Amino acid sequence: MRLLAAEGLAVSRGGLRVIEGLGFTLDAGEALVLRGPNGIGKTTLLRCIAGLQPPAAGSIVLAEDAVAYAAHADGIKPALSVAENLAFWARVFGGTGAAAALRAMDLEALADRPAGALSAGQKRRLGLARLMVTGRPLWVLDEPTVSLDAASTLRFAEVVRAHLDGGGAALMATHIELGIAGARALDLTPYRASGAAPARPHSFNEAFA
Ligand SMILES: Nc1ncnc2c1ncn2[C@@H]1O[C@H](COP(=O)(O)OP(=O)(O)OP(=O)(O)O)[C@@H](O)[C@H]1O
Repeated sequence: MRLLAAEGLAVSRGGLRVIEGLGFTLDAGEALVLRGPNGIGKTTLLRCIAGLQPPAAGSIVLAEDAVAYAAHADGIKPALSVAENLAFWARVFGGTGAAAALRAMDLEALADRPAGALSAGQKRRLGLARLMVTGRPLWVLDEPTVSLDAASTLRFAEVVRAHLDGGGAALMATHIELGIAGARALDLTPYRASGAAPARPHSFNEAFA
């Protein structure tokens, strides 16, 4: 089943076109890893797929209610406990599986801890556990393993693998090798926009995009 198709895609950031002429597809069971140097436009592309900003050109076709997005920020509620965070997100998305998510990301011992009192890596584990309770098939992940230690990185790779085996898909930007068998890589370098001409009027304010 096709979850994502991008065609003739161009994306802009801060009024400048960064990527153009990009096309790719992602089906259930597939993982696609975005590669490319700092600043090439990986985050910008993921923001477009997640619906946070429109593409500058081209089309993005998504299965309905498909995307769960994990950005650089973990998106956790600091005053809620770890378990309450997962219960909250499960209710928002109508998903289930909070206990399994706690287990999968090794958070059981921290379940009653206020999320604001977690370490950076623990917060990241909670932010990633959140994906599991969304019930969404297409995980869009921006450098998901930042702050994770080696064991947690391995755990997360297993979680992604299980998600793929269950019919999900993952689109991720990462500078490290996650070791997910069968994952395809897409280097964005050939799609770097040539002109960097302004793609928006000078008055455009990205904060309101
Ligand atoms: N908020 C912003 N306003 C204006 N320009 C931005 C903003 N954020 C990023 N940019 C610029 O947009 C371009 C693409 O940035 P983006 O974050 O998408 O790259 P990236 O490939 O994800 O980089 P990295 O590997 O460093 O995370 C870069 O040239 C960057 O300097």
